[in-house]
Amino acid sequence: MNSVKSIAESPDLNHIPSIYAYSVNSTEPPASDTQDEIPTVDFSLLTSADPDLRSKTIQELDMACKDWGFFRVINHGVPEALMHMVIEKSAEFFDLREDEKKEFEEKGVLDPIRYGTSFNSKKDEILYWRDFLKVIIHPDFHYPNKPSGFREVLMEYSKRTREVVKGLLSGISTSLGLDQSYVQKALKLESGLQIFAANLYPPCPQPELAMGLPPHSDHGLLTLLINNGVGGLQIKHKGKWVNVNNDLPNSFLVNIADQLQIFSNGKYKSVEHRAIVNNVVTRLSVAVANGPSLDVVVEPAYKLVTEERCVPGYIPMKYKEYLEMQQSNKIVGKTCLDRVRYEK
Ligand SMILES: O=C(O)CCC(=O)C(=O)O
Ligand SMILES: [Fe+2]
Repeated sequence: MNSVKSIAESPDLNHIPSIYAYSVNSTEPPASDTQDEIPTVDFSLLTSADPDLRSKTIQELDMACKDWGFFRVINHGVPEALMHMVIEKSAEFFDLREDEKKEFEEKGVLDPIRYGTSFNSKKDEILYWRDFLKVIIHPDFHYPNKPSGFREVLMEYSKRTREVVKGLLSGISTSLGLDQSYVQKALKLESGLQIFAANLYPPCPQPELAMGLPPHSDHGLLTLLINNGVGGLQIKHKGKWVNVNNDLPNSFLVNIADQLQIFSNGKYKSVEHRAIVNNVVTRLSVAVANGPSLDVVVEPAYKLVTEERCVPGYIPMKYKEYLEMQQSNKIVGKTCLDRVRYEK
């Protein structure tokens, strides 16, 4: 494999290899800066002893999930130093020599440790300007044995982020009108799949011609994102691409993913997002994808479709099958979700 990092570091690189040339849909207006603010959820208030404050926060969470599908989470309890270490250790991983990283090169989509490039390099017709490391960190914990200290950081980050996800999903359970632990039980979160993904976007000599990550939605329930302070993420909001600013340090950017759209019967929608590149600095992001247990058949929550007397909009499918379908196909936006949607 040819990493983007090694291409970007080649001397006198002043244009990208043609396989990286991405054609943007020319009918689409360019991304704009958001007029409205991405909503912020104060995690500590979700468990406040004051019932009014708690229900107000759950209402805010509900609005954030409905209107945006993307929100920032503050006061989440994950130490800032740990978040910095995660970025630092991920950068150290990409800084290993190519022959050291080769040991982790991807083989199959459910390989516990996968170092790779682009999005799905076996299917992509053009390549994307990013290298990645994906590690399954729950229910079984895996870790690359390099760089030193990565194991401890990953293990602690897995534990701490799962606490945040558990709290958010209890809130979401309530905001959907279900018992607080409904989502957790129905989707067997105790053995839920958690994937750590570090994305590296080296400086690109022709950033307007390349793309870091194509428009996609994530496959799980909730994704927790952090980065090294360099912007580049864009999300689709009300049909338009908007830039996400990095103006709230020590927060997580959380997004709704496909399995939550299915489970909520479309009440909460997974959101398309993409990553653009720049010609100045390396951008590094870390996404932690949190999903149901791999063996759970995911479908619209029974209680939602019966009590609200609505028709289920999605075909039941085992999460493992959904994941394999998503990871082994060429992705265009949210086409995987369309495959489990009942014809309307
Ligand atoms: O780089 C980013 O900010 C987004 C990463 C992402 O969307 C992903 O890993 O699924
Ligand atoms: Fe994503």
